[in-house]
Amino acid sequence: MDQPFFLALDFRTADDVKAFIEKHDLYGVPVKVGMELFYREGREMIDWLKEDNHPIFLDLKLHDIPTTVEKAMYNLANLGVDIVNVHASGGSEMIKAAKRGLEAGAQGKIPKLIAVTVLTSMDQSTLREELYINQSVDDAVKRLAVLTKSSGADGVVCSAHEVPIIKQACGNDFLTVTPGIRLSESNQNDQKRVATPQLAKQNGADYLVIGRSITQAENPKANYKRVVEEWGNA
Ligand SMILES: O=C(O)c1cc(=O)[nH]c(=O)n1[C@@H]1O[C@H](COP(=O)(O)O)[C@@H](O)[C@H]1O
Repeated sequence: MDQPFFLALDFRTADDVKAFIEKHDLYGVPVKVGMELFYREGREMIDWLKEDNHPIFLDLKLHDIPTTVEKAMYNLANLGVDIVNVHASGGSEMIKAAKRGLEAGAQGKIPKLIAVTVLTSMDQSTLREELYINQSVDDAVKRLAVLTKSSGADGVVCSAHEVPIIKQACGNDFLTVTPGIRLSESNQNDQKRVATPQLAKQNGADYLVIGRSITQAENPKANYKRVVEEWGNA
């Protein structure tokens, strides 16, 4: 993969995506396809992105009983994407079932499996006041990362801030994929635990996920280049 950034294609339709990629000449860049796009465009969208050589993180964040997740992953495994995810809070049996489904369903390369720890749109008060979790965000993320690793997955989704404690607890080879990335002047939107590409790199993140700082920018290509530069210079 040329650049370790997944561009979040949070667009409504395949036509919107095609127009954006074409207009800003972003052919072949690694992309993340999420629920909005996949629920509408499904497999055809993935096939089209693969034909154009985009590495793909399919972000559907599965969270259900183990059997359902195993069977869903079986069906996703043959799409030929590079990474898929679940919510770590689904527990070890669910994560193991996801992995079994992927291994059984893949034709060729098995997609990497990562688990979302604590969404980057949450902060300490969300955990304490809404979810009644009395741990710090760092401790909750670390606990879920250790659970994910012991359940056999390849890595986690976390904010850039927690990467050092995850690497310390789970080892350097355990992947950290970090959304909530913002260029310094970008709007934070609904994200709470944000970081610049530079900080993510300094903290040891393996991959960034970045959407609106590029897709909603006045000049998306210029911002994409800035992310590349910040990462390269960090
Ligand atoms: O799994 C994800 O990709 C994810 C996990 C998380 O904790 N936070 C998070 O923002 N994401 C996704 O990452 C992308 C972030 O987009 P922007 O906030 O526009 O950069 C969105 O598509 C989210 O669905």
